[in-house]
Parts: sequence; structure tokens; C-alpha cells
Amino acid sequence: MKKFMDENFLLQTETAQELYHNHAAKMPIIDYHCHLSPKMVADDYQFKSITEIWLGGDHYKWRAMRSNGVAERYCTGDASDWEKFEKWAETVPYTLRNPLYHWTHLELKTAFGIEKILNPSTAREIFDECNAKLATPEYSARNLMRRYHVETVCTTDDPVDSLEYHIATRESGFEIKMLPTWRPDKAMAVEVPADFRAYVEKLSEVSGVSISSFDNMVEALRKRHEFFAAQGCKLSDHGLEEFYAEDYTDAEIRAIFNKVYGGTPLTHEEILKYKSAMLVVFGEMDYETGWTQQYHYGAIRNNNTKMFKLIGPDTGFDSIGEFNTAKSMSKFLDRLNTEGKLTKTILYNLNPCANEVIATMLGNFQDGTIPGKIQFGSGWWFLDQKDGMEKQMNALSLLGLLSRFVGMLTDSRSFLSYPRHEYFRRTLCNLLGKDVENGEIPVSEMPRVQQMVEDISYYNAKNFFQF
Ligand SMILES: O=C[C@H](O)[C@@H](O)[C@@H](O)[C@H](O)C(=O)O
Repeated sequence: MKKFMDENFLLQTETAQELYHNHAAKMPIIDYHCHLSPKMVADDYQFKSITEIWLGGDHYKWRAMRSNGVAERYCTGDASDWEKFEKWAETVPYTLRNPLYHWTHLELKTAFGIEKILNPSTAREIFDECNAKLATPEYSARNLMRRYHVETVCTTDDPVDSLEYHIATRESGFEIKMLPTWRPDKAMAVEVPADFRAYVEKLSEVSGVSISSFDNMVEALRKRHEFFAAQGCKLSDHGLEEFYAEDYTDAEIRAIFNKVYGGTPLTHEEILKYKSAMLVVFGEMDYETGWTQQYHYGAIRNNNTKMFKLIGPDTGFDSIGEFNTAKSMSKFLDRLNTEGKLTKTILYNLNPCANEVIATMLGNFQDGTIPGKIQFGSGWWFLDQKDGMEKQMNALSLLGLLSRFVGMLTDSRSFLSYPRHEYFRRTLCNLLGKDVENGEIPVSEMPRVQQMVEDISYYNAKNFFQF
């Protein structure tokens, strides 16, 4: 019987163990998509408790707790830190076979050196031990990043953000790069005219561009895009339900902007046309600055209206959608490619039924300029666990080039989530190790396999993003 989560966790062959311990484990972390608070990094924040750092923004845990019958006050409500942690400890035994069970114990082990199983009987001692450590300088935000050998993190930032904390962090001499990511979702959100107008007015204020037309807005966005580039931004990111690639004319888009900016609700067709146009505008901007554009598509968000009104977005009420978006994705990418303005791209699907759609879509637009120019993003959100990662890597292996994959990211709001990279690297090494021992990869090719592991864990991202 294997010991739970020992040093060979998830590594089922000796070859997998060699690949992980001698190659994957030593690679630094480039976390090119996360939702960490830039202010906490700038301030080198000291966490008040294990509840704050672990449960404070983690809707994965909140979903599990709710599913386990825990009342909302213990998730996002006014319960004390100890009460919330105790409820999480009560829930953990019920998360067996959910990735949360692995992440919980991998994080306790790697961050705090705790190998006890978290449950009601160990909750108090683990709570006290973690809090005692979190109170020391070794557990500040920056020192946690150092502990996990993080080299670069890319946060998720709106075009109107001041990026003051990125600037302060860089000027402080912090050796880990914290770079912004251009996330212009709100500039595409025209469903509620009043919200859109308020956003455009904020954009006008921060850009210094007076906005009364679509062209003005694009000029303002371009100024902000240049500002982000000056702060080291190398990626954009879009959270889309689906890809938008309606036919439109510039005149139509200008009229649509005037209509919604003037406060009149748009028709569904007008919304789709506007989003289609903005995706092209942003794709062209990213091409001109040599950025990588990321598309996270397929989530249906804020499904629980009551809870959305109570506690807002990103609180655990999103789920996997089903969209037949292959043709619009193809048309969108082809539109930019035909213009000669298709930049490095990462496509993340949330519905695993689209794995082969994505893995084959890549090959339509690889143009021989950059290895792996069009990437299949790592298992995302509900898929960033062993099964989801394996399915994504197997589809990429069968239909593209796994060896050119830029690998994992945390996509997290917690400074304790870096073991997701370890979890991914172990899963990768296990796949390759099994292939070698099954005779599906020649043992003579082990040097290539070892390099492949280091490339997917680090070097591919290093070379691809050019941080
Ligand atoms: O892992 C969960 C994610 O962080 C989810 O909360 C979203 O934030 C999504 O990644 C996005 O970037 O829109």
C-alpha cells in the first residue's frame, strides 16, 4: 500500500520519478496567469491567518463547503476565521477524490511542513500551527513566492488600472517579476448601457482622451495598451462565453457605440457585432506589441442570481457551458491571420468536449515563425486537476506537439496555490514515464524526454513570453 502523498506522489514508475525529481522539480515557476492581489505583493503583505490566505478568495473551497451543507456565513460571510476554518476542516474528509483534497494536503505539506490529514480532530492544531508561522516574516507574500521558486507572475488587470503596485514593486527591487496582464473584458461588456458608459468615462479619465465616439474609445484604449507595455506587460487575456466573429462594417460599429454610449440597450445582434469588432481591435493591438493573447472561453458565469446580487462575481457560481464555437473561433483567428496580424495565442476551453477542437485548431494557424505559436492552454478552472490535465496533454500529444507546450499556471487568488505547478509537473512526468516504460517512447530518447520535461515546466514559457 503506497503512503499517501509521499515523495513519489502521482509518479507511478521509476522513470517518472527520475523525470520529476531530477528535472521538473528544480525548474523555477513562471506563473503567467493568476489573480493575486498586486497590492499584497507591493506591501509584502503579512497574512492574519490561514483562513485569510487559504479561504479568503477561494471559490473552489466555497463550492465544496456549500455542497457539504455549510452555511454561507462560513464561506463568504461574517463567521470568525476559526469558525470558517473549522467548517473547511469538516468538509475536507468529504472532498475525497476531488482535487481539493490533494491541493489541501500538498499546500499544508509544502508551505508549512504539515503532513497531518486535515479533519475536525486536527483542525485546531493545524490552525494554530499555520497561524504561528504566518505571523513570521518567512511567510510574507513575497517570501512565500520565494519559497516556491517563483520567477515571474502575471496578474490580471483592467486597462483602467493604475498599475501603481506593479510600479512600486519593481521600484522596490523585488527580484521576482510581477507583470500586469491586459484584461479588457469591461470594454466589451455592452449588455448594460449604464455600466458601459461608466466604464468608458473612467477610461477617458485615466487615458486623458475625451471620448465621444468609437474611434475616440479605441484611441484611449491604445494609449492604455501602450502604458501597459511600458510596464512590462506581455500578455492579454479575455474571459469569453464564446468566440465572436460576426460580419460587420466600421460604420455599423460606430453607430452601435453611439447607441449604447447614449444609453440605449443593444439588440443581441448588435452586441455580437460589437464584441466581434473589439476582439479584432485587441488582437491587432497585441500583434503590434508582440504580446501573447489568451482566450479563456466556455464558462457560463454568475448562474445564481440571488448570490450574484449578494456577493458578486468570482464567488463560485460559475460552471461549464456548451457552445458550438469552433467555426467562430476559426473565423476570428482567420480574420487576424489573413490581415497578417495574428500574434502568439493561447486557447483555453472550459468544456473538455472541446479538447480535440482546440488541439486541431492550433494546426490551422501555426505559421512556422515561432515554435508552438498557437497554444492549447493548460487544463483550466474545473479542469486544472489530474484528469483534466491528462486529457488536455493527451489531446495535444495526439494532435499537436506536446513538447512545445508552455505548461501550467495557477490562475489563483491565493499565495498558497503554487503547488498546482508541482501537481501538473508530476502528472506530466507520470505520463511520459509510463510511455517510456511501456516501450512507447524509446529509452534511447531519455535525454530528449528529460529536456521535454524541463521545457514544458519552464523553458518553453521563458522563451515564448520573452519576459
Ligand atoms: O480558477 C478559477 C479562475 O480563477 C476563475 O475564477 C476565473 O477568474 C477565470 O480564471 C478568469 O480568469 O476569468
